[in-house]
Amino acid sequence: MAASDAAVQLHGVGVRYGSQAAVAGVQADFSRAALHAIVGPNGAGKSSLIGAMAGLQRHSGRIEVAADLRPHMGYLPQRSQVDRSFPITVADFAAMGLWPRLGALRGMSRAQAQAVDEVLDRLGLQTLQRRLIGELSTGQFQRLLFARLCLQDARLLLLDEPFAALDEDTTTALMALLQTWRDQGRTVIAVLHEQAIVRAHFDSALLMAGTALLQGPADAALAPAAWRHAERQLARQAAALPSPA
Ligand SMILES: Nc1ncnc2c1ncn2[C@@H]1O[C@H](COP(=O)(O)OP(=O)(O)OP(=O)(O)O)[C@@H](O)[C@H]1O
Repeated sequence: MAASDAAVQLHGVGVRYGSQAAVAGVQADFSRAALHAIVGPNGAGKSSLIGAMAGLQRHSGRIEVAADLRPHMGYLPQRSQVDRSFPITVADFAAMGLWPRLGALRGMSRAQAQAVDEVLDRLGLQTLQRRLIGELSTGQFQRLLFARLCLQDARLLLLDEPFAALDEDTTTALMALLQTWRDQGRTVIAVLHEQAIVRAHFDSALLMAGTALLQGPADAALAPAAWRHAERQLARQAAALPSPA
């Protein structure tokens, strides 16, 4: 892939936790204006890798993000990593997506307040604007995380398990949003466990098992033989680890 077509290129990327290598030697290319999935069995290093791409995880090797996209990256953490006890309303939480574009000491402009309204409306949260985030259901909170991302207006979106434990309606609504982002020329890289969704909607998938085993069409990365290979590879890596004292 020509460098100008790539949103992100990974060159020998590794992540360690203490003496344990969670990810090693990952080579991958993610093209622009496409939906890319990162898939693999539990413990394959998917979250570690996307955390490194988001700049939140120390890593070795090189992560090359296209210069024009670098200032416009958005990251959706796993829901379990977000503290929901903080006393902030739905509208204020969503508006946090605007922070990079709010002037110092200035509040939201009328247009920005309207943008918050519109996004909450689009994601079915309009009537919950004044609620505290701790009062939302799992699906409502995930919609809110997406509302914040929409307002951030990111051009490269890194999502860690965006559909985990969601009801079908919410998954369908959020998947439609991802497709809109792609149509707008945005690039999405998402860690996903939902194989049917990856097959139906994603342009490519990267199969992980401690390293990148295969990157290509979703059907290839999710083929039973490829998946079994990934599981065997992970089992071998686990067997090679020193047993705890
Ligand atoms: N903070 C941490 N400290 C120590 N080890 C960790 C930490 N986070 C992850 N690991 C280990 O790194 C390996 C990869 O974990 P990671 O969460 O990246 O995998 P994953 O593919 O996202 O897994 P899952 O699908 O189960 O969420 C696992 O062996 C895990 O136990």
